[in-house]
Amino acid sequence: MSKQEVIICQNFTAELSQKISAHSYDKIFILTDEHTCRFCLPLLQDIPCLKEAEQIVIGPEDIHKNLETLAYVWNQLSSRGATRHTLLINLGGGMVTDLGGFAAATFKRGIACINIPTTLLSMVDAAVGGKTGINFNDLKNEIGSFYPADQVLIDSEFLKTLDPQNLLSGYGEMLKHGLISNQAHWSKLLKFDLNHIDYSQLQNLIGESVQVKEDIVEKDPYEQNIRKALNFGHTIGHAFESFSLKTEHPVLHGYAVAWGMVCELYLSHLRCGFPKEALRTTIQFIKENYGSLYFTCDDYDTLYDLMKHDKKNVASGVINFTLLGGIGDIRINQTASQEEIYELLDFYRETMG
Ligand SMILES: NC(=O)c1ccc[n+]([C@@H]2O[C@H](COP(=O)([O-])OP(=O)(O)OC[C@H]3O[C@@H](n4cnc5c(N)ncnc54)[C@H](O)[C@@H]3O)[C@@H](O)[C@H]2O)c1
Ligand SMILES: O=C(O)C(=O)C[C@@H](O)[C@H](O)[C@H](O)COP(=O)(O)O
Ligand SMILES: [Zn+2]
Repeated sequence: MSKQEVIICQNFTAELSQKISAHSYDKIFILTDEHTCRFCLPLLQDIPCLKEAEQIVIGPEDIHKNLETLAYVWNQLSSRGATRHTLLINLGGGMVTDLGGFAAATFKRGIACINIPTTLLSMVDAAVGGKTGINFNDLKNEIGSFYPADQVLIDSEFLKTLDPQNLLSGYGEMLKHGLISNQAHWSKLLKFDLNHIDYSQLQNLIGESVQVKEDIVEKDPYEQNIRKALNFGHTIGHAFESFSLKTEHPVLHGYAVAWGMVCELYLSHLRCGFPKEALRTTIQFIKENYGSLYFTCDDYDTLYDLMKHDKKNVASGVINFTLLGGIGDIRINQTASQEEIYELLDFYRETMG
């Protein structure tokens, strides 16, 4: 996989202009969703090389991360003269960078692409590392590719219009990076004041968080081994998210991951000796900040069926987990029986309910 350049911007306009001019392209398309078109595109208006750029606007959020929207983007590119030498700029959260990244990967077998993440989640996670894709058959990221954007430009200025729920959602992935990295980073995350955001402190934390991901992706870009650490919390988290996508109350990805981490940390405690005190502190932090997902024991079979589609699974019907023996002590390729998984769901409901 080609190396990706991640830039924590000091001067966004100058840095973006410079990166665009380093590409040789015939046309530029900017992909946004309806919200990033309104809130984020104005921050690009003074960039001369974007004056002639074509815009593609799609519906917001995960209900639009689907085949229909992807086909719309392909169609727009095709009918408005994009070639293999066209540059696509994805301006948005993880929904836009995942879908736009996959459009870039597949249009004429691959065109150049720049990600400008505008949510906390996409800055620390989705825009970086090359996983692109769409949801399909009610399953998260069922269709996709590894196709890193050429550049990712991160500027926390975009976060000033983001709502608190989406900020917390991104913080869920940052908590994951804390748990899989080291005690020092983890402690900073627990201390950060989420109710009164200090944006310059946040920018530093974003830099540290994205570095955790970059270091892992560099070692294992195609998720053959250690990259599975980045999927901590997702075996159960994705099941929670897919489950909720089918209801009238879809939950944000980072919330689902936070709740998934509660279950998977408990399994880590049982299986790998993850310390009780760190388990307690983490669950308390998640409960206080994220509340809880409501489900009953009648939903266990549905959730378990969803887990059978996790991409880490090797043998059919055997659910693969990434667990932790302690903060930063990563144990990949752990499995649990159906009975054990139902016990985790019992634990979740008793502790979080
Ligand atoms: N590829 C990966 O490695 C990876 C990693 C983590 C998550 N993801 C995926 O990312 C998606 C979630 O991404 P997300 O949390 O960024 O959600 P999102 O892209 O749906 O954005 C959340 C909401 O915020 C709006 N928004 C975005 N930027 C804004 C801004 N600056 N100001 C105001 N509103 C703004 C969006 O329009 C949307 O309504 C999920 O599909 C998840 O599966 C992918
Ligand atoms: O980059 C990775 O690798 C991750 O697993 C990051 C996750 O936070 C992200 O949600 C990813 O999209 C999950 O991928 P999937 O392969 O489980 O669909
Ligand atoms: Zn995730």
